[in-house]
Amino acid sequence: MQQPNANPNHLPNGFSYQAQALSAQKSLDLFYYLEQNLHWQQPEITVYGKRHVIPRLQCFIADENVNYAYSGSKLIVEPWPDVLDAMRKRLTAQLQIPFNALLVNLYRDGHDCMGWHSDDEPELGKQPTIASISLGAERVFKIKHKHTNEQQSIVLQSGSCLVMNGTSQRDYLHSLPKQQKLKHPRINLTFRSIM
Ligand SMILES: O=C(O)CCC(=O)C(=O)O
Ligand SMILES: [Fe+2]
Repeated sequence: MQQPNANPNHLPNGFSYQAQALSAQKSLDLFYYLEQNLHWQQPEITVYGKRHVIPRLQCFIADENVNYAYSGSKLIVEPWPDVLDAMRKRLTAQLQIPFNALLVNLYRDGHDCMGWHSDDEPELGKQPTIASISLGAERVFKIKHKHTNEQQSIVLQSGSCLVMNGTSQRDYLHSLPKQQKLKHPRINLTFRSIM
């Protein structure tokens, strides 16, 4: 069983966590709305020369002028649903970041996951700010320093907002490990600003 070991108020540089950015009811309503209404895709990736579908579903939403190369894994680009456009505007006002794209992940249960990575594509700029909203099942989120390999984990609650900015992508990897016993789904929204 995975346990959190980090105090969410004392995360590494560039990570900040707000537990209740959205109310429990709003988070649940939004979860069901998005689960039903987004056009979910399961793109393929190549790992060691073999094609695999990714272990989760995705939807990529962006402004029309965004450079679509970013959705590299051949995701179809969708327009903003009103409810997500409203959320984008609130986050843009709060964080002073012109968010123009949103990657949505649906983890159907604890078998779905995301491996270690940094969101450090050149299109995101040098010190990107990413706002990550969680809806539905709680999941463990791991952070690992690229040089010391020191790891921390926190539990991302439904309705929470994790902001990654500054040197977080340069210095750390993050991942969402499998939690084999978990039966419930989770949706994660990562708002991004693509140059
Ligand atoms: O699901 C999460 O909390 C992480 C998502 C993530 O790291 C990403 O979309 O780049
Ligand atoms: Fe990420």
